[in-house]
Amino acid sequence: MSIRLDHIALSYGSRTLLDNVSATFEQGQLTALIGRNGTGKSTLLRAMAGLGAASAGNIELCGRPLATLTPHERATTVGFVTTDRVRIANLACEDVVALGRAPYTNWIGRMQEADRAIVERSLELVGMSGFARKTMDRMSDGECQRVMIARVLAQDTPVILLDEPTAFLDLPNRYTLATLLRRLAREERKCILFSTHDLDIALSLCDSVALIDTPSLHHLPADAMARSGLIERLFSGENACFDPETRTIRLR
Ligand SMILES: Nc1ncnc2c1ncn2[C@@H]1O[C@H](COP(=O)(O)OP(=O)(O)OP(=O)(O)O)[C@@H](O)[C@H]1O
Repeated sequence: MSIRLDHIALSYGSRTLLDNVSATFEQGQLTALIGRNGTGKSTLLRAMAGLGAASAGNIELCGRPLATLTPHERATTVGFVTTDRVRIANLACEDVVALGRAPYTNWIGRMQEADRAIVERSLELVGMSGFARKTMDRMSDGECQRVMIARVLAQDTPVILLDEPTAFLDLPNRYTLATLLRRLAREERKCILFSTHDLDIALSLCDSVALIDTPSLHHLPADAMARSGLIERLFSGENACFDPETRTIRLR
């Protein structure tokens, strides 16, 4: 397995987000992490990326405790795309994506032919080849987001975590990205976990869905999650409710 959460707890001060959570995420699988606003999706992803500590329990990546990985081992094991609006004004997109190769380049950071080919392919996979020489200060939020996703693809790690990667994307690009992530998980045997508020994408394109039900986490195959009753309970409100038949939100 690629990610193992072993009785973890996450909290800020006296506020507990998750408690006693155990789950495993396998290689070759695409998992959506869902939950209401403020339930801890970003905090959990950051903890799995080694950017924040769990207040209890252990996290293992590819069979090794995350806490024992050196920075270089971590950089070659897990890639993370945050929700931050990253705009590196003076770097061309291909140079931003090339940063993903940093863990593999030699001590002066020189890119080899193979590294360049990976950068090119990563830009191509997210449909941004035409932007290779453009700088990010003249691009839309969605275009920048796709470049940051290309950077994590270039990092070529067995575990990829993405925090709301579809947030700035238009509808066709949301589905294109989720389909690309599913293909990468299956064909390149990666373990990919991303947070999203797109229930439809989570339930129709992902292998499994992890749902934060404070302070628990339910992790089920997507079909089982749709039928579990958990989504109706957590996502239905005064004006809208989840319809498990169509797997969509409808107005009351
Ligand atoms: N650095 C911090 N210090 C204290 N509290 C924080 C910090 N970061 C986040 N929180 C709080 O922790 C809770 C979980 O935040 P988090 O960003 O993980 O939620 P989320 O599920 O990703 O939310 P959203 O769907 O709105 O993006 C929120 O209530 C937030 O206010």
